[in-house]
Amino acid sequence: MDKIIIKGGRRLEGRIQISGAKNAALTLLPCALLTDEPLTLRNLPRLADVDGFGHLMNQLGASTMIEGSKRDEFGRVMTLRASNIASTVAPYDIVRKMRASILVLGPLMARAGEATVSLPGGCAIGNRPIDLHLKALEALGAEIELAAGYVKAKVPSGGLRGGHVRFPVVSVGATENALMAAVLAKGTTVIENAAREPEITDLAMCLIAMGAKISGLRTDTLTVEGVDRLHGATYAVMPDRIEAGSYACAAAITGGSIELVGARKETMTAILDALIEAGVTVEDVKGGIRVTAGADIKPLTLSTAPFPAFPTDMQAQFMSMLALANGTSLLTETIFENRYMHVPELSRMGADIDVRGRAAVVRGVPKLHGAEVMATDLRASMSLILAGLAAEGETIVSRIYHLDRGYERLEEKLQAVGADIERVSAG
Ligand SMILES: CC(=O)N[C@H]1[C@@H](OP(=O)(O)OP(=O)(O)OC[C@H]2O[C@@H](n3ccc(=O)[nH]c3=O)[C@H](O)[C@@H]2O)O[C@H](CO)[C@@H](O)[C@@H]1O
Ligand SMILES: C=C(OP(=O)(O)O)C(=O)O
Repeated sequence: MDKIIIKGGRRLEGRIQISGAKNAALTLLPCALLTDEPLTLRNLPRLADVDGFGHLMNQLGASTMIEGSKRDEFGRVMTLRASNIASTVAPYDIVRKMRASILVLGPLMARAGEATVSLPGGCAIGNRPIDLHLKALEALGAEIELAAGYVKAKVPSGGLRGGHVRFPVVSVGATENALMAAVLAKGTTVIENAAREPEITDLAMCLIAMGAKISGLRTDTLTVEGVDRLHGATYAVMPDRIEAGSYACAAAITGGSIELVGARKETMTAILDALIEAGVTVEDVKGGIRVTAGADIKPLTLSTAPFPAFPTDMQAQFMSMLALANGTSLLTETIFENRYMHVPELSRMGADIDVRGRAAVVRGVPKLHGAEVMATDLRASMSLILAGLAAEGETIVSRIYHLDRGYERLEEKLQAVGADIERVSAG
């Protein structure tokens, strides 16, 4: 298994191109199931999850064609075409590796009238149930049963019909499934307490480009007028706000200055506000944002919550940065019950962190030191990379397949701004 070796202590300076957003790509890909015409997605990141989703789309009968982009170019172009739906089954083997596979449920039901999708189960960060996805689809008329670890969903003759969905808890995935199902339902659907993450807006804009009628974008109430059919479209995936935020932390933690090329400020307000409060300078530059570390890192009190608040997907990276702050920070994780798996690993590098339930007290230390550490999930892995970049000596991060799910060409991007980082094959 591959490992990443970092020799820490270098100040990072330069430009990093921000890739297309993983979490937008994973909800835009299944949109291709909603039409028999081609859907072309531009700016798709080269990630294991995107490849995995493409494979799932192939199993369901969609063709996927990647335009001949050069290895050194960012942003692949993929044209997907589901002329027919060959299968309505998303098997355990695929869903288990990539939870976002659950996002084929809504589109399959809308287009094919049925779907059998493996229950994703929990993962390292928490239980991650899908009850809200199922309730939303039931509100549109779906009949759902759970059997042998699978969701078996059927649409009554006459198809899905518009309905009223009110989520008791904000869920990104359930909002996405509800939206993708509602666009082809008969009549009007109102989705209340919808997630407002920028990736939801990206999904809605792609569906609109395909002929869907959706209003209320960027608000917590989405109204969908069902249409009889959708058509093909070309759509560019939004830049990855979590990747951009992660590299902003890399600048802050190494005392450096990085231009995040292509980053969209309006999708990252809470992240940038927190960085500014920590003493980082954030400037608008043409086509992106420049972040420059302050003289020291100031401690923060931060709580994760749905957009527009501070994202859970940035909690681990901020924790590494705050481990070196000039004082004590308090982080509260309100979204996932088990998202502190990086804490014992950071502690092995000299961080002083106490977890009490959903809260973590991070007492800043003057230095971290290199160690052998193990990645446990995607953002936890990035927090270890960040700690390694700042630490004295050598850090070896193993189980880095998690990183390949969400960070395109991580070593290359960090090397370009002066990091001493390499991937080694451990046989
Ligand atoms: C591929 C993708 O876009 N993943 C993102 C998505 O995950 P995902 O869509 O899985 O996360 P959700 O927004 O659904 O989860 C939010 C909360 O709702 C709960 N919940 C969710 C669904 C459900 O049916 N029942 C239920 O109780 C979850 O356990 C969690 O506590 O949003 C998360 C929250 O911003 C991010 O961390 C993930 O990176
Ligand atoms: C938790 C994440 O992703 P996923 O929902 O795909 O597991 C993430 O992107 O941090």
